[in-house]
Amino acid sequence: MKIELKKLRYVYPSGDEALKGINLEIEGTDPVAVIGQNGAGKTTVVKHFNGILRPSSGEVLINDESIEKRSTAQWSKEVGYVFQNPDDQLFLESVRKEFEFGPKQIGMTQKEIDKRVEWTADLVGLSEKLDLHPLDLTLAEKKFCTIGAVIMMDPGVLIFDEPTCGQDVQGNLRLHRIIQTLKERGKLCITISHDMKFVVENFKRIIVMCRGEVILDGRAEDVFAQVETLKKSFVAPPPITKVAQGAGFTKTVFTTEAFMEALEERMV
Ligand SMILES: Nc1ncnc2c1ncn2[C@@H]1O[C@H](COP(=O)(O)OP(=O)(O)OP(=O)(O)O)[C@@H](O)[C@H]1O
Repeated sequence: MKIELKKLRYVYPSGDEALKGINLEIEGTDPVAVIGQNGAGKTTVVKHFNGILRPSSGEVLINDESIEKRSTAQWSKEVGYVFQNPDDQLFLESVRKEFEFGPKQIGMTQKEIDKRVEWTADLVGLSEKLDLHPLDLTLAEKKFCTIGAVIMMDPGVLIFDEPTCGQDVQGNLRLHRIIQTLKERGKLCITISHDMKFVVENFKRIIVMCRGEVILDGRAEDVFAQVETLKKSFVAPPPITKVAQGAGFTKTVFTTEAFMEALEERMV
């Protein structure tokens, strides 16, 4: 699937100009991260990918079709958005009902729904909690419930808004597995995150936003090498990258192994 933004501008009813003319193209299945300081416009931009927000000016195209041509409910079959705050998304009495709601709306058969519930619950780690009320889940489990509800719809694009918030190491590992599994199944995952370690471990392409604009867009190695530009957006690279940069390494490293290799190269 292809998402294209052309001179996208968005002004909230309050008068805040959150997006200032963004041009962007995202295609393929390589997971993409969107990063940047609080208020940079990350959530506002991704909410345009399935029409939750509509441009004040400019264009959003999904597979070359204008976003304006369909309702958000219709686009949700193609592009699923997982809300930053699970309480904005969850409204039913059980995890199972949350999983079944969207597919029922789009006419999926009960047989297909049952098969997908089993697979999805296993992927997001909620197989034993399907009959619990979402209010009885921990914050991390609620996040996985919202992710599962969107996976159930089987969209081509999945957008995760801050999925790492409230997760421990195990939660981040599960998110890693979810993103990899979805990629293997031909899906495109676009993820907003403030956790730079998670970002470099999971995403090849990184889009950096600052005050309503995209200021960097490229491979993780290239983006994190732009130290001065990153400072403008208050994005700090992962600690190991910072140490290597502080030591004057020319190569951008993200892992202990890469750090040791760069160190050895320097000592030769
Ligand atoms: N509902 C709203 N009404 C008015 N202004 C808003 C609204 N939502 C966001 N904004 C403003 O739009 C700008 C971009 O906000 P947005 O939530 O998209 O940023 P963000 O990068 O996702 O931030 P965060 O990392 O804190 O979630 C900010 O200045 C914010 O205050």
